[in-house]
Amino acid sequence: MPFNKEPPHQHGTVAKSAIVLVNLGTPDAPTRPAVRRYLKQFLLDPRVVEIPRAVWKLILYLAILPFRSGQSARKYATIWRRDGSPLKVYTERQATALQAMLVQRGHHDVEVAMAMRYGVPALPDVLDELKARGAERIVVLPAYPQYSGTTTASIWDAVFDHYKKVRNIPELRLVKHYHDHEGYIEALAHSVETYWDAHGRGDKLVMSFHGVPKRTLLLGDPYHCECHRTARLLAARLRLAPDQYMVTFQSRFGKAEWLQPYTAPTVQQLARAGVKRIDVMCPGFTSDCLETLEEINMEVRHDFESNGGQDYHYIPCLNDNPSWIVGMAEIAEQHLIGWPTMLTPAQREAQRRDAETAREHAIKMGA
Ligand SMILES: C=CC1=C(C)c2cc3[nH]c(cc4nc(cc5[nH]c(cc1n2)c(C)c5CCC(=O)O)C(CCC(=O)O)=C4C)c(C)c3C=C
Ligand SMILES: [Fe+2]
Ligand SMILES: [Fe+2]
Repeated sequence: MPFNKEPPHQHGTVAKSAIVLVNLGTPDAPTRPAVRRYLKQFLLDPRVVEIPRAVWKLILYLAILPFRSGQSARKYATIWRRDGSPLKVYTERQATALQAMLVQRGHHDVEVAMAMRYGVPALPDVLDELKARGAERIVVLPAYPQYSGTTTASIWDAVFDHYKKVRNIPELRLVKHYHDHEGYIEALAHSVETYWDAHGRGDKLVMSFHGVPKRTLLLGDPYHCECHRTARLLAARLRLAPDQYMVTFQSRFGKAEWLQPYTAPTVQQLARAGVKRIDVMCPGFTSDCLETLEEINMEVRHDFESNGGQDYHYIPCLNDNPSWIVGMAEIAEQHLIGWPTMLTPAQREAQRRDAETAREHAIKMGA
């Protein structure tokens, strides 16, 4: 396989560090063609659906894309913002705020970018742009606190696939998870406490995570355990007794069994059992998106209310909450360790001048 041609090697270049915050991706518009394009790329990823390719392609092209594209487009239309898809808007804001927070913490010399696994800005393009701007060290930070083969590993596949074609590969650090990181748990706790201060608190806190097929758990995917660990740590931090919270899994896709208990039937049962008020949060989603704003805040709310529940509260995701930006900076710092990120602009300028002198010298010497 041919490898891409690199620009001529320059002596004395100054290497920069970068962080790329990678989220799942989202359609470009809440329309049928845009959602179809997005679903096709997403659902063709073998990490996401582990069915033999030929069989799956038949099902996808004949049964899923023709129906789901329109259905999902209608759902996206209910949450779409003037500035675009919530997932993208919040991920962009997080990247901008993380950049500013890192500078505030003394890391003047690290660039933060945002990318999507599916759709745009496409991860390979962002990796290329960072490299073109001199990034020789890159931290890949998935927007998923809990590791899953279906999400985190898929980002890694995209990184590895991209660099398979590249001759001069930057130094890489891939963040696997931060489901139990203090900065993440603290940000979650802060968002719940802030919500409770403003709206009072419910009889139960439901922590709803995105589901995955149960088969992946049986095959050794740690996702289920990491969700439960997050929930235990958050409950401990909020001083919740075991009967004051529960863990559920949402967004089931297809007919196979997924991780249980499922969110919607659980909430219906709670309403039927006479629980009057529940607070629902989605700790596994760092940004609000279709699955939280439409499924949890609209569909599941309706399930609760139509089964006799009185008071349904959805606690928003971390989004660009200042405490989460601090948490992200702490996570990023752990993975930047040892890399020179604290150069001030003046120091970087001095380095650049040194590099120029080295380059001129190398040219004189015929190197
Ligand atoms: C088909 C199987 C799916 C698996 C496995 C899966 C895992 C998974 N997904 C997220 C996070 C998100 N998923 C989102 C949307 C979404 N997810 C699936 C399917 C699977 N997800 C579909 C088909 C869709 C598209 C919407 C729809 O048609 O229902 C989103 C929201 C994207 C947005 O644009 O707002 C997120 C975020 C995780 C964390 C995960 C496994 C742990
Ligand atoms: Fe999903
Ligand atoms: Fe488990």
